[in-house]
Amino acid sequence: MTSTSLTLTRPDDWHLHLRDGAALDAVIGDTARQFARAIVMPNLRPPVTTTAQALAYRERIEASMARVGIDAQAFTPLMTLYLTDNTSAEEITRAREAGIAGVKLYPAGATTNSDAGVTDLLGRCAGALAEMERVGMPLLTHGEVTDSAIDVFDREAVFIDRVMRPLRRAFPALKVVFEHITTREGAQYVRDAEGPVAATITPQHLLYNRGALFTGGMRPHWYCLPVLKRETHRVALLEAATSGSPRFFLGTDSAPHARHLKEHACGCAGCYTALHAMELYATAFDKAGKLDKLEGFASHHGPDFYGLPRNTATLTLLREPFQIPETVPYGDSELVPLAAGETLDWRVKADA
Ligand SMILES: NC(=O)N[C@@H](CC(=O)O)C(=O)O
Ligand SMILES: [Zn+2]
Ligand SMILES: [Zn+2]
Repeated sequence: MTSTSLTLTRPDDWHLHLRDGAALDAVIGDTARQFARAIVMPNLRPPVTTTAQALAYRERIEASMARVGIDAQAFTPLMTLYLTDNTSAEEITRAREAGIAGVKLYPAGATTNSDAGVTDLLGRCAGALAEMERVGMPLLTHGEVTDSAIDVFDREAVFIDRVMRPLRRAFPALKVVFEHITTREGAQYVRDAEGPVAATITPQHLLYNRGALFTGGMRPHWYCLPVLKRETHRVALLEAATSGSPRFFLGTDSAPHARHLKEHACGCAGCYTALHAMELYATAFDKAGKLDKLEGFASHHGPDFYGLPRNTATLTLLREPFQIPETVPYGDSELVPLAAGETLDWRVKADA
């Protein structure tokens, strides 16, 4: 029997870009409609590198919520710091005391707004990493090397050998989230590694392979980093996400960029998925015949890894066609959501 509705513990998004200012006002409602909490990425310009900046950013998010009419009780932003070569152990101590949820590693130059990122992780950040390990502060990694000699499709696999393994040998008790994994190698590493390691997986990497970038022409709205991979990798990620392993959990990596900056000679990396995140994930899990595994992935494994309580509220999905809008407003511009115009099999039921 196929069910027509599915009620879950309210999910959280463990990897989200909310941006700032008018852009923040445009997107925050989409996330708050589905998720109780989200890990907010710190790659603003300039990046959020200190506890004081993260707390100020949280206030701007809360002010935005008030402006657009989101109840402060309904959604909690979990803040992160952007790790740099100069992040001190004292900054980590302050962050921990202030309730900052994680520290993000961007290898310098790896992705959108990452030029302030780390140039030599074990060389420059050992003090900060040791303090993170001591206080239980998770390190969230954009797991790609930036070496131009390494093919863009291989940068995640090479990161495992060049960065992840040495990092985890040096700091075996450090909690690490391998963000937005995109490969079989990433999934196998996280599944089998010893110690506190987990991974987030985006909806686009569960639903699409790299063919989506080129179907009928070059399609910039399918471009994100790490880039979509071969079908064999998509299958491995779907298997990991639906396996029931507590090491894999939901992180949309929703990364809004104005339409004209995506449809550009040098288009920005990032897919807008906050609008229809749970519709996308439910469609992916349903296609795999694993809807029963969605709640663990979306609502249980993340808080368990971060050491936070699970949510008590719920979210209901209905098996009804959901046509993804062609565009949504974004300040003075607009966004093209991932898979715009396509129809998904599930939609989120509006709150009563
Ligand atoms: N995922 C992306 O393609 N882009 C993200 C950055 C990131 O998560 O790497 C962004 O901030 O636009
Ligand atoms: Zn990233
Ligand atoms: Zn991201």
